[in-house]
Amino acid sequence: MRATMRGMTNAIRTRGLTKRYGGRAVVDGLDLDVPAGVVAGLIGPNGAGKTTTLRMLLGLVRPDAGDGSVNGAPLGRPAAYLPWVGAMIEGPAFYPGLSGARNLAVQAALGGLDPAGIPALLARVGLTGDKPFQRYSLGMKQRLGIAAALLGDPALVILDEPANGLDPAGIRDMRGIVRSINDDGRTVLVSSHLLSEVQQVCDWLIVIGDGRRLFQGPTSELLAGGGDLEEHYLSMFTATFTATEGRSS
Ligand SMILES: Nc1ncnc2c1ncn2[C@@H]1O[C@H](COP(=O)(O)OP(=O)(O)OP(=O)(O)O)[C@@H](O)[C@H]1O
Repeated sequence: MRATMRGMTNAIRTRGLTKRYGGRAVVDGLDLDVPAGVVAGLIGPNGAGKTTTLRMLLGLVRPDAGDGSVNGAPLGRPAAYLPWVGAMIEGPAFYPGLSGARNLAVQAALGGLDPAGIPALLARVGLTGDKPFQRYSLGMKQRLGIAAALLGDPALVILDEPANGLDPAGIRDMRGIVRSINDDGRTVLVSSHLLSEVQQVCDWLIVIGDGRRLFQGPTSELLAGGGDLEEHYLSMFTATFTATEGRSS
């Protein structure tokens, strides 16, 4: 966690953020406050609304209600903040016949970004060689996705399940990469189902279920009474499901 967590504005703030599909609120009145400088973990069951929330923050999905800000600029004007946001969401897309370096060069050219830092970016995510993207392993694809997210030197980095499907060594490497991004002074918001990873890496937690916020705050606050994140997480959802069953019976 960076010193910027103390007394600075939020990197992300939302109030009443809502998205409905087919009349159902999949994100339902979400109030988020992610302090600048933290690694924030967004966790919740399948279908809880994590990706939809991230897509709204990135201007990819228009909220049906609510407002907020990203890096101090209004959520309703993504063009004002997206130059300072890097993201990897739902499987990065790259040209299959080009190497990682060439892919990043193309992205830099398209985005009007300086390509000078590309070799250093590839080194920091641990990508070497000039294999074409189509021959990359899943772990290599995720690494390249993160390098691409860092191309524009963003203040905020949003990663949707970056360790999904990786082997244990890949998961450990991803942990190091996320920490190093934060050590640079960047705020990171990462969604994940890997609770032990989240517990190790994230100093801020957001737990959502059915589109609603169940917890938000420092990881240390949730864990203060003892137990690990998995226990706390499962007990939140056991309580929710028991209440739901109680209502329907
Ligand atoms: N474009 C869409 N049209 C209709 N329904 C959608 C759309 N996008 C998402 N949904 C629905 O919204 C709900 C939340 O989806 P979302 O992908 O945000 O969940 P998630 O928490 O990211 O889940 P997972 O952990 O499985 O990735 C799901 O029920 C999903 O089917």
